[in-house]
Amino acid sequence: MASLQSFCLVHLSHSPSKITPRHSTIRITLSAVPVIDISGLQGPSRSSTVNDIGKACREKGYFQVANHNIAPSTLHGALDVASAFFDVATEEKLKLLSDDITMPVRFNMIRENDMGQEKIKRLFLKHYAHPLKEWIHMWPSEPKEYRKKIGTYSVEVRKLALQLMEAIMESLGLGRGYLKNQMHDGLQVMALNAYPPCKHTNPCPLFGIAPHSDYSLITVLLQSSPGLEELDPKTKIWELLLHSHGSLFVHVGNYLEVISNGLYKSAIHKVSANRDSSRVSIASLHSFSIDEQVCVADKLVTECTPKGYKESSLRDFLRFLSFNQGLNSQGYAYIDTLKIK
Ligand SMILES: O=C(O)CCC(=O)C(=O)O
Ligand SMILES: [Fe+2]
Repeated sequence: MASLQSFCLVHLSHSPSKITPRHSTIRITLSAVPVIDISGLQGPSRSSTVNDIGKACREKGYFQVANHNIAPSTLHGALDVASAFFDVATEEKLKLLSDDITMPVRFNMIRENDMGQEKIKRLFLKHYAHPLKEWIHMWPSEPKEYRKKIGTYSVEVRKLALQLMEAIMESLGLGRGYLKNQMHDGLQVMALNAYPPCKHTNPCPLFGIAPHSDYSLITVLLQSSPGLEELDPKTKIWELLLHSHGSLFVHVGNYLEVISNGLYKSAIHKVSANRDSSRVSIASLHSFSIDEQVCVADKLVTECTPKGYKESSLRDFLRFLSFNQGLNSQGYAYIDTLKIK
């Protein structure tokens, strides 16, 4: 694991700080985000559940998961301890402060100039989570329950991600075992975010995260309150993902877009801070290992659908990120640089 460790943590997700034309905001709607009852994956209705997952990935790039079997106490425990982490004394958090994207555990704060005053718009903590025993001892020791609660949640959410990836591969007609070993040996990064309240407007677009897609195969997201918005690829309308008790959201990430030859598009999402209260979220990003090349599935390349993406690994992405601030000099996000024109 030494080589991994030396590379370590980049949040496999954030990038664009600038809004490109395809991100143009029209308005926010609360329209229905697909909800998939994944209990259907066990038993006779598997194929219709797989179809539903495929449809959501194709038409939206995001969906909500119901009946995921992760206990409410595990979800609440993770969100509570995440909030508690952001509440611990600043000196304690600053022990983990780093701008170095290769650190296995790092805390940081993103600031924004707000009418001449510097304000914190987001705090985050990112760390590797799989295999747990290799990383957990580096995680914050305060609050005391942090390792136990985030550890329990990481293991559970990874099980869910593996289950979803099998179904997704099946939905692409590649078979549920396709790239299973790569997924089992893959990386999991937990990204915990806290957004202080924003006193201007509700929602407050200045404070949060700018539109971006995730550098993962899939991301599973847990939020303490609403704030996450997804761009509907067809209508170009932002959809606010309403928070319902225990709900988890799934995003198609850049590497799944590549494997699927663009059949499934990366979810473009953003966050606006709330006016009155802080918001906390936990994104679990699932990828292959750092040097694993991800390429378009041969079966999805046909005369009518030629290969649309170059192959690349997470290490290639890290290289891109070390030279570019999310977008390159032509304003392209990493996924755009992989497209074969
Ligand atoms: O806070 C959220 O809901 C989203 C966070 C996010 O997009 C990310 O960590 O990549
Ligand atoms: Fe994200």
